[in-house]
Amino acid sequence: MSHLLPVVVATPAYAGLGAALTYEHPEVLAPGTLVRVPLGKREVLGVVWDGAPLDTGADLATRPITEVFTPLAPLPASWRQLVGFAGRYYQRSLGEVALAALPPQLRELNGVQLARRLKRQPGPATAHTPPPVPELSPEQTEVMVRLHTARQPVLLFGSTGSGKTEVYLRSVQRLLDADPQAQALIMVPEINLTPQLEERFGERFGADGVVAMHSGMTPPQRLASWLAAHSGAARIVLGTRMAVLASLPHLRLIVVDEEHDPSYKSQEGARYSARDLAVYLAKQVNDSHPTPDGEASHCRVLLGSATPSLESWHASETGRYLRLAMPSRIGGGSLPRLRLVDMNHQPRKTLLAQPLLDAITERIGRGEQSLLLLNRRGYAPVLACHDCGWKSECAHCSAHRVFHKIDRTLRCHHCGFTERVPRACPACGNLDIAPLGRGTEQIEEHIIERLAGVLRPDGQPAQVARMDADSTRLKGSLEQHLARMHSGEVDVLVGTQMVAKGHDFRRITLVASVNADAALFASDCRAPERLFALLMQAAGRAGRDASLGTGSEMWVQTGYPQHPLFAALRQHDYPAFAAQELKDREAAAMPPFAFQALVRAEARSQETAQGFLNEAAALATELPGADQVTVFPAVPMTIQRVANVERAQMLLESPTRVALQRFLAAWQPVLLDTRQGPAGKGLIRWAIDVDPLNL
Ligand SMILES: Nc1ncnc2c1ncn2[C@@H]1O[C@H](COP(=O)(O)OP(=O)(O)OP(=O)(O)O)[C@@H](O)[C@H]1O
Ligand SMILES: [Zn+2]
Repeated sequence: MSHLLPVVVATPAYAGLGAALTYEHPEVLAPGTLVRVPLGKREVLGVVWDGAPLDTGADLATRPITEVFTPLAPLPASWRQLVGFAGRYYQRSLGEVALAALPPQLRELNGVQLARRLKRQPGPATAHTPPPVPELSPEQTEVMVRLHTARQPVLLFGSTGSGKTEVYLRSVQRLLDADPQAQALIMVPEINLTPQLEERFGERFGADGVVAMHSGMTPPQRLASWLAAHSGAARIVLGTRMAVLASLPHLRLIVVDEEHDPSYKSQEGARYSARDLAVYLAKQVNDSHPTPDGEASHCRVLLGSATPSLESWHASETGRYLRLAMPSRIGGGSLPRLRLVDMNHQPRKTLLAQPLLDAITERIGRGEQSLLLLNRRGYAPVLACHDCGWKSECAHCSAHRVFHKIDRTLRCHHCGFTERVPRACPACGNLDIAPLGRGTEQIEEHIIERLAGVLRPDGQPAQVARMDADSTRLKGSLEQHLARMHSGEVDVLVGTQMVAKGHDFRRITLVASVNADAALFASDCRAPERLFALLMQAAGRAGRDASLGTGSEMWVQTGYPQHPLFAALRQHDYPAFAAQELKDREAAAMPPFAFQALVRAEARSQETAQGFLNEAAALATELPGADQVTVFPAVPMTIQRVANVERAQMLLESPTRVALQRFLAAWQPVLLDTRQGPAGKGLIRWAIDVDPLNL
C-alpha cells in the first residue's frame, strides 16, 4: 500500500507551480519531514508539507520518495506556518522560501552523510560558572517586571547605553531557568555586531548552548548551527535576519535588537522583514500552544531600540505593542551635548572645522577617543576634470566611480567595475583632474595631517584608524580593528555607519558627523528617520563610561543648522521627532498609515522595463482589490542603470493591507502572463517588494 504525500521542493520564484508536488511513499510521513525526491533528472531536497496532496491526474505517474531523513525530527509547525506566510505575504513561491530557509549544505547531503554530521554534534554541555551579574538599575528592574506579564509584542524604548542588552540577558536567563527546553532567538542587524554579542552571551551562559547564524559563516558552520538549533541542543541562537527562518522547536523568546535597522529587510529573493516575521512567528507559536495558565510556554517578542522605526512606534502608540521605556543611561552618565557647526561660516572646502579639530586634540591629550562618521567610503565619490567637465562615470551604470587613493583606482560601488586612475583626463588630456567631494579615506588622510605632532598622555603620537567595508574586507580585520579600539590603541576612528551601531566603546567622548546634509533633503520619505536614528546611534557611542561621560559631545557639521531635525536631536527627543514625522506621514498618506508595494523590472532598455510594468498594470484594473489600490505609472529607479541593465519600478499604494495583499495575489499570474507575452520580450527579471524600505 502506498501513500500520496505533498512535498515542497525548491521552485523558481514565480514558477506558478502548485505549492507542493505529489510523491508516493509506503508509509505516511509527518508534515515537516525532510526527504529527497526525484525532480526531472535530478534528485533534490524536499519537505513533506501539510494538507492533502494535489490530484496529479491519471496520466501523470507519481514518483516515489527516494530517501527519508529519519534521524532528523520534522520541521516544527510554527516554522511551516512562518515559511508559508512569508511566501504568501512577500509574493514568492513556497518552495523558494522554504528551501532558502534551510542551510545550503543540507541540499547536498544524503542520509548517510547527514547521519555522520549528526554524530559530530557536540556532546553534553560542559559545566559553566556564570560570572557575577550586575544588579539591575531601577528602570531595568521595572522593565523585567512588566515584561513578565506582557501578552503583546514589547517595544523596549531604551536610550543608548541604558542597558538593553542586560535586559535581553536577564530575559533569556529567566526563560532558561523556567523551562528546561526553551530556546531564545536574539537578532542583531549586522554581522559585525555578532562577535560582541556571542561573547556576552557565551560568558553568561557558557558557549555550549549558544550558536550563531549569519551569512559570514562557512557552509559546514551554518549546517552545524542549524542542526544544533533544530535538535534543541542550542538554547540560544544569535544571528542576523536569516536566523528568523531557523528551525527552533522550543522557541519562547525572540529579541530584535536595533529593530529600526533597515538591514532587517532582505533586498533579494523573498524581500522579507525579519522584524515583522519575528512578530508573526511569536504569534504562531502562541496560537499553536494555547496555554491559559502557561506562563512558561508563552513566546515573547521583544523589539529594542533607542530610535524605533515609525511603524513600531506607531504600534506602541495605538497599544498593539507594549512600550517600555528606559530613558537613563547606566551609571547615570548623560547623553552627549550637541554641537552644531554651521559650515556656511567656515572657509570654503573645509573638511573638518577648526573648533572640532581643537576638541579632538584636547581629548587625545586626555587619553579619550573620538569617532568621525562619514557615510561614504573611498577617497572621493567623483574624480573630475575642471577643463572639459569630464567625470568618472561608470561605463556600465548611471553612477560615478569612486576614487580610491590607496590603490589609485576608480571603482564602481554598484557593479564593481575597477580601473587604474588615469594620468590625464580621458576626454581632453588635461593633467589636472581632481577629486570632488569626500570619503572616509580622505578624512583619514586629512586628520592624520592635522594631528601631526599631537601626543597622547603616554607621549606617543596620536593614532588614527579607519573602519569601513574596505578596511574590514579581509577575514579577521574587523575583529582586529575592534580590538585596537577597545584597548585604547586608537585615538581617532574614522568610519562609515558600521562603526555607529551597537558597539560598546568605553572611551569615546566625542562623535562627529562630518557631512550628512544630503540625507536632510533626500526624496525618500524615510531619509530623515534614518538620519535621525544614525545620529542618535552615533551619539550613543560617546560617554558610555559615566566617569568620562559629563564632557561627551556629538558634533554635526552642516550647512542647515536651523533644520528641525537638529532641534529634536539636541534634546535627545525621539518622541517629539516621531510625533512630527508621523503627523507628516499621516497627512501624506504614507506608511504606517498606508501600505505599499513596489514592482521592479530590469531589461536592456528602460523602455522595455517600463513597458512590461505598464502593460501588466493595464491588465489589472478589474482585479480583486484594485478599487482600493493606487497603481502609479512606471518610472526609472534612482540609479537607473547598473551593470548595463536598465531598471524601472512601479509603486502600489493602498489604505488597507488586506486589499493590497488581495490585489498582489491576483496580479501575480497576470505579471507572469505578461512576461510570457510580447511586452515581456527582452525583460531580464522582475520582482515584487512588499513594504519596501527604499522607494
Ligand atoms: N545593571 C547594570 N549595572 C551595571 N552595568 C550595567 C548594567 N546594565 C548594563 N550595564 C553595562 O552598561 C553598558 C551599556 O549597556 P548595554 O550595552 O546593554 O546598553 P544598550 O542599551 O544595549 O546600548 P546601545 O543601544 O547603545 O547598544 C554595558 O557595558 C553593560 O555591561
Ligand atoms: Zn558600474
